Amino acid sequence: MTAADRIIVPLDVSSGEEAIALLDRLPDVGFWKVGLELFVSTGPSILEELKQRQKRIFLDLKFHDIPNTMAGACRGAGRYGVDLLTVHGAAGRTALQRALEASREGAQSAGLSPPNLLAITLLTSLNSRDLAFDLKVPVELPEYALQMALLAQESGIPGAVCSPQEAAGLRRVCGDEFLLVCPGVRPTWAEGGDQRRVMTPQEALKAGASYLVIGRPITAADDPQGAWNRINDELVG
Ligand SMILES: O=C(O)c1cc(=O)[nH]c(=O)n1[C@@H]1O[C@H](COP(=O)(O)O)[C@@H](O)[C@H]1O
Repeated sequence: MTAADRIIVPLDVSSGEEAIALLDRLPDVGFWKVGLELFVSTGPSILEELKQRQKRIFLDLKFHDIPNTMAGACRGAGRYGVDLLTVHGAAGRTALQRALEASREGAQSAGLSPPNLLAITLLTSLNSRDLAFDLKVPVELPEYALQMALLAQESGIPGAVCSPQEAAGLRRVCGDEFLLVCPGVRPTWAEGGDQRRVMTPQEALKAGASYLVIGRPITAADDPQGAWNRINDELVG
């Protein structure tokens, strides 16, 4: 797999037209993420567009609900034929197990491969202070992220979303096969925005990330293709 194959770019726009404009501007991107903003606007039609272009798809709907509702949503999403699908680890063991089973049933009923489920450990927009003082979680942040990843792994879920800052620790404990998808990635020349736990693309891959999610440094750049090239050059160089 080349470095470019390990970068997922989010289509964080609010309409199908804007999404298609971005797809046209970045023809070399092979793996796209559809998140809440776009999916609420377009529904599954954007997934068909991506499939027609033979792109890989990360459907990032971050389900977080009771087990029965998680199962229903994952059964439906399993029928879309996407590569990756997110749920929140904090939904708990039963919800994660039911989500996994249902995503497989949904895929099977449509004659498709099931998505790889990923559990969100702790959003990269939160820092230790938020965890301790606002969420009142009385464990250190790296330990919390690790426990969420282990809960997912014990539930049969094949991967997690974590910040690159926790990637090395999770890789060590969860093993080589566990998928680690890392947002919160910022080249030295890009702005952090609302991300709190960041690393550069090189550092994130070195720490053990399987995939990097890099959005605004590319999509909000004056020249998105130039930013994509620069990130790839820095990764191979
Ligand atoms: O699940 C995600 O992809 C996700 C989890 C997380 O903890 N943090 C996070 O930023 N994301 C997503 O990753 C993308 C990051 O975008 P940029 O901050 O623009 O690079 C956004 O689409 C977020 O929704």
